[in-house]
Amino acid sequence: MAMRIASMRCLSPIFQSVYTSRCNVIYIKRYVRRRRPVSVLASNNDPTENAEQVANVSQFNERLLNENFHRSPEKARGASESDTSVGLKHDNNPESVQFSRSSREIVMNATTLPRYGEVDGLVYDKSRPGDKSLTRLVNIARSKKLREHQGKVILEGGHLIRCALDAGAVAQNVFFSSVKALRELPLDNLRGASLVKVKMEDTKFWSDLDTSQDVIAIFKRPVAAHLTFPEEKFGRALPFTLICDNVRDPGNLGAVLRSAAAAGCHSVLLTKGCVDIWEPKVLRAAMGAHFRLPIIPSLTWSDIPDQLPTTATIHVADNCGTTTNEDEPGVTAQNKRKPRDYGWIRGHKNPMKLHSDDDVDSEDNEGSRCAHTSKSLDTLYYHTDWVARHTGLVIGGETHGLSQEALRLAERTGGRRLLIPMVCGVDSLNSAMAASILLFEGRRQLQLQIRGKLTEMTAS
Ligand SMILES: C[S@@+](CC[C@H](N)C(=O)[O-])C[C@H]1O[C@@H](n2cnc3c(N)ncnc32)[C@H](O)[C@@H]1O
Repeated sequence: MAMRIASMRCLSPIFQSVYTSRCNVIYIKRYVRRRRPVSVLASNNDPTENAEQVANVSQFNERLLNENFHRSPEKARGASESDTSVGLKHDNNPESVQFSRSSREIVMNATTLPRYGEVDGLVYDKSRPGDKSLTRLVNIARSKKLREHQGKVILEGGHLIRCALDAGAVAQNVFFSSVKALRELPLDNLRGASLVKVKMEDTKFWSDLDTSQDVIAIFKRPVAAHLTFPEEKFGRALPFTLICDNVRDPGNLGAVLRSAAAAGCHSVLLTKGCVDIWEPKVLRAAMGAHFRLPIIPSLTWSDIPDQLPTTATIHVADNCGTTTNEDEPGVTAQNKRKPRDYGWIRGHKNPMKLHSDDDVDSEDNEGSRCAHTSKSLDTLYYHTDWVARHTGLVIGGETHGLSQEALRLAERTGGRRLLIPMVCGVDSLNSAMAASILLFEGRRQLQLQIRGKLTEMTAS
């Protein structure tokens, strides 16, 4: 590599590149002439370094280089050549020696510097506390805009990072505070990553967690289609897909994903309005769910049917604004307070009214009809049978509840409104709570169905 540079400042990134690409020997030649452009000639037989790696390297080399340049100012002033030349030599590249014709030569054997370490054949860098370049990198990965545009996500903690690596996600930079923490990761999956050992106090600074993690990593933004979720490890997924309709709160979305993974769902689909699944709070609340089942974000309502089998039935979780009281002693389904007692009810952007004659408490069909716009959907208590061959369940967002598109999709696929009855005066449950109740009820029903089929098969 050869280049011409205008100032000494520009040398530092070059040395950082050399450092990141693990050159063993660095030759520096200096011919200084003041107020003149400086040229640099560099040779590097490993062109793998990239901007991220460069940014990731500590400023140690830069400091060392500057110190060496300023050690002998008189000599520097007296130098007669018009250029500065730098030769960067890898051990196996004798050709680069040609660049070392100089009045002054500094040879640094990088492997002898105390800022390198090695674990099972992996070389890592040691950072100085408060290293700005590392902090900057972490901040970049934390910004939503850069997460999306540069395709990076940040994962904190050995458990989450291990889950990500096992699923096939690609780590780019790993910062760890102890060699033990690094060893606990699947090292074979880290061969392409830049590894930096940091001081414990630095991880506290980078992490928003109360208890700081001993390892933090920047990953290429994972895509569900490129991850693996082996059946041997996680068990066979149920034919059950959760659809999040504008769930905007990161804590709620994380909890919903965690429940979907725990209930053994096949997948989770998210509409465009949902919060970014790689937001740190979502990751934290989801406890590794991102790497246990496919999560497909940013879908429009017209994309959603393509992500489901054609036979799928989509139900909607709907508080319907109803208020029933199951807990009152002696209260039967027939004499509970009826939704109509509360007049117009909420639950959608558009108000709707329950049909009065076959309301939710009617025993013979255990369902009611909630009218919305011109069409209607049956409403079922969540504990009645509602699972199908492949079941989809839509959970509404915190502010607006279910969208009209969700209701239309349920109608088209023969779905229902599923209601978790609540005591008088309570409008709705938190979306993550409602999702959990319905997911585990769905799981129970699906397992019963599967067991029933198995018994039938063994009997015949
Ligand atoms: C906090 S609620 C939405 C409240 C919203 N302000 C409204 O009026 O619809 C979020 C979502 O959780 C689900 N949910 C909440 N309570 C429920 C219940 N009792 N039965 C069924 N689903 C419920 C629904 O999908 C709802 O859209």
